[in-house]
Amino acid sequence: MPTIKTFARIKPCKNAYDDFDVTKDRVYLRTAQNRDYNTSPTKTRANTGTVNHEFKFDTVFSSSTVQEEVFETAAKDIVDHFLTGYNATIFAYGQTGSGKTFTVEGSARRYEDRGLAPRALSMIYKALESRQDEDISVHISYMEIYQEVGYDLLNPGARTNSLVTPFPKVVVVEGPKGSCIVRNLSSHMAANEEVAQNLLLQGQANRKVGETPMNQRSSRSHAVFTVTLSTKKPDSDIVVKSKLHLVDLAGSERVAKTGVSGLQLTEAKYINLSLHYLEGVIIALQKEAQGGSQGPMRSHSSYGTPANRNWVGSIYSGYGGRPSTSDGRYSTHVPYRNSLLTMMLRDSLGGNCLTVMIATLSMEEENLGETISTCRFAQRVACIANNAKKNEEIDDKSMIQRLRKRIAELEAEVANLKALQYQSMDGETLAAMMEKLTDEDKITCSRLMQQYIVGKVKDPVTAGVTDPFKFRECLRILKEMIMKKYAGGQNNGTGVSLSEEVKSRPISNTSGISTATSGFDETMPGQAEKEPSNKIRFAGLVQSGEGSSQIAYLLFYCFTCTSEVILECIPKYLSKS
Ligand SMILES: Nc1ncnc2c1ncn2[C@@H]1O[C@H](COP(=O)(O)OP(=O)(O)OP(=O)(O)O)[C@@H](O)[C@H]1O
Repeated sequence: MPTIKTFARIKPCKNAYDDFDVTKDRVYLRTAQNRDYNTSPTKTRANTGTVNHEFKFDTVFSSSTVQEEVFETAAKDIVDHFLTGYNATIFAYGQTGSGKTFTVEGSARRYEDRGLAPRALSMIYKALESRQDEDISVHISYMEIYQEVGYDLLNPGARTNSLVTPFPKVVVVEGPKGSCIVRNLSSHMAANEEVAQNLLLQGQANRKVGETPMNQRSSRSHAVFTVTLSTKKPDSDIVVKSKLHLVDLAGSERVAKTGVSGLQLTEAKYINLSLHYLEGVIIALQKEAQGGSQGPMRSHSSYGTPANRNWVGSIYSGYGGRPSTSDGRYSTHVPYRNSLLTMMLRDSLGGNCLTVMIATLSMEEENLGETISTCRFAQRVACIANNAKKNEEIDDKSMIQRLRKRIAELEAEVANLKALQYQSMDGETLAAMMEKLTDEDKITCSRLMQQYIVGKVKDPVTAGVTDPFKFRECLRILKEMIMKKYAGGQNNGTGVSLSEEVKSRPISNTSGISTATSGFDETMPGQAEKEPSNKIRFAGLVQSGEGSSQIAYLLFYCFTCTSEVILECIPKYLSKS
């Protein structure tokens, strides 16, 4: 099973710490033992030696790596998977000011500085251009978590606590099979790249930022930009759905070091608390990945060096987390519900998703504590397995439509076959079988024919007249309707009963009708030899609008020979007369 991929990105800085190295996939840091980098990096307790830290990543981006390379290496593959139906998440994690927003969103200063989100959108729409034949929809949503409350960044009114327009806050609840359901978050259809990029910019503009001692434009919230894709190939009942989250987490901040107060302090506390909960989830998932709670796992202090190792870091030490119970065992419970952020990322961490983490690192000496802790966090994340599956769903609507069509085709085929079979029966057998029609059947036929004549039912066969006896009953009803309309009832006005008259007329009397204009001269199955001329005559009669007795005669004649052509002709005739 693939694990979460981790990448490290080193932020360019003027005064970099001089005792670190990076290779293609490793970060090496040498620090003084017992030095407390977390609170006061310049204060050294009794310095008894050096600690060598080694952290492994899928790729380490040096400070000179450009945005394009970061995208190509860390994001392209995952966006490709998203385009084929896999959920994907890219999240940036690191201390405040280390370059998370720069990596995810980019900088507006230069076009080449655009970040992963706008680049991912360009790639998505470019790829979709070559899939014009598919039924495709792209939706965008953008959510912010500020002080543990969810806001819709594409619905900026949501943050104002106005009583006039009280926008509901975004809520995340647990969905089936470990998924999460987000409520009150608007989802915007983005038919083209321009719309999508504008939504991204609009959301970015609405995000909570503020100046802090560490960053002039510090994101004071976590932001989750989501692209949802739904595709369906022509003539397929399968809908493929996937979502891509691009997450710019707010940065951790050592408040004791930065000395912030007031709102900044409150914000920092919320940020640190939610990152702490995120870490709790990562620890639980890492433990799960390593085989569950089989006993206390090794734990060593952040900077302690095991006697038998030269380097610390998870590639050798395995796990550096905390025991969660008094006996030192780890709970198998994954505490997603502790915070909105962990609820939101629930299926991105250890769920049905391909996930990439980008750890942003600051190599200034005063930030070493945070840098090491970010690297350590990344090592844990790297152990988490994701269980990504292609998200395919059956589109019920399209399947029902297709099956209905097929049923109608098959029913018509059965009706034709039955008609062929009954044509060979003698009159008595047929009459006996006709009696099998129930009163309910007859009422149904009558209702159907009424609707058929006024155009409410387009095709009697697909509406249920598949049985040859019902078919004949329908013809009988139609005949009655014509006779009523034309002859004012049972009589054609001459005193002679119409049915008597037509019965006495020979079929050959209806000659002289043009076949060229009939449009109905194709041969009906089973009637090829017997009665092609009757169909032509009938169609011709409809066209020429000849007298009632002729029509009635034909109907009467057709009463014994089932034909869809006749059913097609009668409404035309009725609408003409
Ligand atoms: N790789 C980089 N190349 C050039 N400039 C960078 C790079 N990384 C970060 N910066 C610059 O450093 C500053 C801080 O970066 P950014 O705002 O992205 O940090 P952050 O981690 O998102 O911080 P916070 O958590 O406070 O929001 C910005 O001015 C940004 O343009």
